[in-house]
Amino acid sequence: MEIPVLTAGVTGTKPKMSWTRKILLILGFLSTLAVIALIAVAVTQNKPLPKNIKYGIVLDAGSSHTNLYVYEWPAEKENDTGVVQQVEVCKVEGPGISGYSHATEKAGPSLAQCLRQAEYVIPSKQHQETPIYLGATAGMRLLSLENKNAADKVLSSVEKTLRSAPFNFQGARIISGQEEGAYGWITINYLLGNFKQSGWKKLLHSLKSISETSGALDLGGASTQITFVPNELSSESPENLLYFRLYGKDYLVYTHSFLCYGKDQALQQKLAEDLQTMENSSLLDPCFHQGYQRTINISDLFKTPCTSAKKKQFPFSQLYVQGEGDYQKCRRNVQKLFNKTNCPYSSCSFNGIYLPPLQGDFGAFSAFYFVMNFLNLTSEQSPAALDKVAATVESFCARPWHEVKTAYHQIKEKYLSEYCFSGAYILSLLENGYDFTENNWQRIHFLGKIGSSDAGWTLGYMLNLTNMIPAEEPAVPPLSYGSYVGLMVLCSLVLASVLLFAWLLFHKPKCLQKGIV
Ligand SMILES: O=c1[nH]cnc2c1ncn2[C@@H]1O[C@H](COP(=O)(O)OP(=O)(O)O)[C@@H](O)[C@H]1O
Ligand SMILES: [Ca+2]
Repeated sequence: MEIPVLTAGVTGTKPKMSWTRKILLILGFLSTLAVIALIAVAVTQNKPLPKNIKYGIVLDAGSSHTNLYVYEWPAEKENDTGVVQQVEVCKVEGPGISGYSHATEKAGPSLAQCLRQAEYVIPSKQHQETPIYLGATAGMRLLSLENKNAADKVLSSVEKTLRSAPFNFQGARIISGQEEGAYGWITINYLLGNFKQSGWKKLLHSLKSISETSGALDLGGASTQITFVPNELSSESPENLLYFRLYGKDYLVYTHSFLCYGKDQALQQKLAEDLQTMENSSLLDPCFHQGYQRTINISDLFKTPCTSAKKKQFPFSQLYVQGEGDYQKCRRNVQKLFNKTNCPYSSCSFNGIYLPPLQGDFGAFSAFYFVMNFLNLTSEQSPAALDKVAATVESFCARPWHEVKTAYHQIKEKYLSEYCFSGAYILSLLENGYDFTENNWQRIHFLGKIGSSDAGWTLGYMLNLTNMIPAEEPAVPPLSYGSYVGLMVLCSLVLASVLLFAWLLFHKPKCLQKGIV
């Protein structure tokens, strides 16, 4: 509250304000204005600008089906880690593109509906600048081994369709098993934020000179990949080693892709093996539920390069499979797919392929996740121990088919009928193939999505092809813009108060003198 200063000796007239007080008031008023202006500038400058979003599209042409993914990221933060996220996934109707080997011209048009979906999701003015990639995996690798001409025609058909879409076509090709493993590993570590560490984590890790990444386990229909950073560097099998420099750190990564060991081709292999010792056309199969029946054309079974070596003359043309629902028998049956007899290296997985000792945590995705999720074995809070997992698969396999079919009537019969085999196959691959034990089993984390993005190779593929992962850590200013402005305002306030205080102290304006003395 203001108290008017009365000039001594003058009475009856209007009280006059001294010059010093006037100046003080003006100064006070101006500083208040300055502070308000500073705060206003800080607030408006700090308001988030309208986001400039970029988009990218990747089609994962898998052996069983094609998925189209749309990713988005803020244009200004292109080189940060964890900023790209999946905004759309579209499942292409029908088989994977390798399934069009007898009608190659239909492979491209099969993608049309998902391309329209992408046109709808991405603002039209950005269509032209949006890169679109297609990567084909093991189904096309097999087709190109079996019939190179058909594989080329399928790819041409797909390319024609993608070029006619309004996006920026960047290529349609078969990716190698190594690339598939590596990009899956990049995807999950990018999404888990393992490449760039900040604050305490960084300090801790630089002290221990480690940088933890998660291994990647991908199970498809036609191939499976294992990728991780081993503990010790070894040049025993150079074709399994990859070198990356990401965000200023070096990574030596082990990867291997087993063609024909995806779960669909593994089943074909198993049936082809079973056929070798059969006298008649009916097979009692422990990997299918009791009461389940399936008829398989023998010629279809031996079409794939995964079984062609076992082809011979059979006195029947069809195979009648009858389910037996016996997990233990099924495990013994499946185990035969992993040949552990020859290892030319210090350690192997199977079929004489080098595998260094397992190291760290693993993210297991794609069919590893679909199958384990169906069996309710993916809980992150209480990951099931290996014996519990085996017991769950065992009791699922023991359920009669009519009961399973009624309990899960909403699930596609093709998937449902094979969860028993797939569960046994996954356990066999991990335990017998890669030598996971009850001790390190719980280091496997079954992942479907990380945040909003599916775990899989497509995101890593796009990050790499658009150069979104820099080799060196981008130089980051020590303070964010907001903190910088805030600090400037605070410093100005402190400075202004100090100046004012100093001025008051040395000039001792008359109005204050009485109070001070
Ligand atoms: O919901 C599901 N339940 C069970 N299996 C699934 C489900 N969705 C996809 N799959 C299986 O996942 C696998 C995906 O393999 P993909 O088509 O990617 O082959 P690839 O990676 O070997 O080329 C296939 O075996 C497919 O049947
Ligand atoms: Ca796949």
